[in-house]
Amino acid sequence: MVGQRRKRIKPDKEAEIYIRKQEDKQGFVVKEIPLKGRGVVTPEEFDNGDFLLQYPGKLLPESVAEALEEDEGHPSVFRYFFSFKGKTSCYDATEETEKGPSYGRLVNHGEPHERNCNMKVISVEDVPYLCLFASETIRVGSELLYDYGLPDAKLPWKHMEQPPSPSSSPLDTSHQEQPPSPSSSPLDTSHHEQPLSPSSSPLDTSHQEQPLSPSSSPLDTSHQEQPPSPSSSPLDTSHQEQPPSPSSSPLDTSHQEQPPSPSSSPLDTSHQEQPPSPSSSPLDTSHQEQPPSPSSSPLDTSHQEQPLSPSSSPLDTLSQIVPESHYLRMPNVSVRMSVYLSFSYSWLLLDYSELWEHCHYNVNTMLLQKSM
Ligand SMILES: C[S@@+](CC[C@H](N)C(=O)[O-])C[C@H]1O[C@@H](n2cnc3c(N)ncnc32)[C@H](O)[C@@H]1O
Repeated sequence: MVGQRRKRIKPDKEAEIYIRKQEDKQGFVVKEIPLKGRGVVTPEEFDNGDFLLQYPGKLLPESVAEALEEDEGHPSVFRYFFSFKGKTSCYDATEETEKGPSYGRLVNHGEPHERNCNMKVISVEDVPYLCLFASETIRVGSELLYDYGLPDAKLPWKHMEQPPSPSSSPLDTSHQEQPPSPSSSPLDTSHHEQPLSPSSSPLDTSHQEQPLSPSSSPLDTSHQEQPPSPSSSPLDTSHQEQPPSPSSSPLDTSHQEQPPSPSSSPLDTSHQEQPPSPSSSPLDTSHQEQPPSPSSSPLDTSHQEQPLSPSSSPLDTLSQIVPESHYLRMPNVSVRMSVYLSFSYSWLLLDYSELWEHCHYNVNTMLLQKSM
């Protein structure tokens, strides 16, 4: 386990043990670090000078490593150049290997004030190996950071425009919700171009395109074209204010010809959806000829425009038999009767009986006068 032997074994010796085993120390944690991709976090406290991890990869002569970078057209931060016995060589950890040490290649670069470890060459059987050692006391949960030894011009992320970094602690596990970047190429700057915050991904535009509620579809303009009038109410009979004009075309739609239903509301569009009734055919004008219905409003005087048939009212008979002075009173009586008819049948009966009595009286009087 990490640190179990560190009090008994010198750091260089401990490093050699792990180099020979080609294993990582147990317990280190790989985490996604905002704006950096993966990073390595310590599971326990380390003292200054403690061995931490081996930097893995293929040992290449400087010339070979430079040729590779020339071919690729750019330097790789996964290639670490070093001098050993006056000779420059390179560990190339560009390829991620399944076996052997691997945490060392995931340790990020730190600014001078951030660094807590450094790279040292450990010679085992005269072969150079690279290992990370603590350069200060490292607390539990700290991200390991060291100097890549490259000028800023060769650090790719330094040339990227980065959004303001949210303050993050290595123990902040919010970044664990982000999947590790699939590519860990040093020049793969996808994690820079696509910040880890889900809400800030350039491809995530969900905060800009809201669902339209069924009622807010851009294509659904019904609510815009026909906004409910502020005065709208179930009693709003505005559609009654526009009766079919006398000159209405026979092609007028049925809902214009149909009288408004008592239950109609401004929002009730059933009259639009209902097929025309047989009596509402554009050619059927019977509704214009029909007498007012019994339920017509008492104030509806349209029935007055239609002549009464001779037998339709006793007034006609009266007008023929009563004297002129009495006849002149008839229109008043007629109006009264019309109103009474609308309001109450009982009133009508009373009025009729009164009228007939009056009529009887006048006829008798006339007969008496004639006989005298
Ligand atoms: C050796 S790798 C380190 C592991 C890497 N973070 C990963 O997820 O694979 C070097 C790469 O890590 C990123 N990186 C390392 N240090 C960084 C830092 N201080 N700031 C931003 N990115 C960093 C860069 O993308 C760089 O190309």
